[in-house]
Amino acid sequence: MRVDVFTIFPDYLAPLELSLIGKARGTGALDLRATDLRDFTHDVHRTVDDTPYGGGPGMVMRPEPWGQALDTVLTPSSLLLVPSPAGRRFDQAMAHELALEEHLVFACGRYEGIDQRVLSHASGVCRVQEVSLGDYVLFGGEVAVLVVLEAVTRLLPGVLGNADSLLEESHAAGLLEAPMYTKPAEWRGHGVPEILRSGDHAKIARWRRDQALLRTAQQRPDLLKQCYDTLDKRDLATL
Ligand SMILES: Nc1nc2cc(Br)ccc2s1
Repeated sequence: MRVDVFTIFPDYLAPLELSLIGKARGTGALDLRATDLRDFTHDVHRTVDDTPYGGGPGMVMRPEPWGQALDTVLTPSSLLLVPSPAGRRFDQAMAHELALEEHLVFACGRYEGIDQRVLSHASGVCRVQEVSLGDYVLFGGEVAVLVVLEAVTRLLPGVLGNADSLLEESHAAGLLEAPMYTKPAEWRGHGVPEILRSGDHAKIARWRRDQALLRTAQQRPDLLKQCYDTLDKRDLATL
C-alpha cells in the first residue's frame, strides 16, 4: 500500500518510523511518504494560510499549495482522506475497508481547516472522505493520521507475526476481547481463572466467548446491539 501524507509538520509523523509500522515500511508492505506542504509555496514566508472570507476568528489553509501538492499524487484510484471533526467516524470496520486500498492520501489540516474548494476539486479526480476520530477538536489532522495508519497497517498481510490475533482482538467479531493473563499464576494474591490452566481448549474458547459477551454487555452495550443477530442460543444463554 502506498500512502502519501501532506502536512506542515512532517516531524509529527516520526513515530511512523518505529515498531511494526517501521517494519511494514522495511518489508514494502507500506510505502509511506510524508511531504511538507510548504514545499508547494512560492513566497519567502512559505505562507499556507490566510484570513477567512466572511470574517471570523482564526485562519484558513490556502487552496493553492494544496492544489499543487495533491496534483503530484492523486490519481483516480487514490482515496483522499481528510481528518476533520466533521468526518465519518473512524472504526475497525473502516480500518478494514482502508486496508484494501492501493493508495491513501492524507491531507492534514491546521488552523480552522482547509479551503473547501480543495476537497471539491479533488473529488473531480478521486474519492474524498473526511474522517473523524471522535467528537473533539485537535490542533490538526496529524494525530488522526497516526491513529488511522496504525490501525490500517496492522491489518496489512504479513505485518502482524500471528495473523490469528486479528481474529480474537476487540472489535474483530464486533465484541470486546476476553481478559488476558500470563505468568505468574499467583500475583499479589490474585490468581488466574483455573479454566485457562486446564488445557481444555474447547472449554477455554467457550469461557473466552462468554467473557467477551459479558464484558461487551457491561462496557459497550451499543456494540452488542449491533451484533445481536449474530449471537447463537449458547451466547444468549450467557447474557
Ligand atoms: N478531531 C479533529 N480535529 C481536527 C482539527 C483540525 Br485543525 C484538523 C483535523 C482535525 S480531526
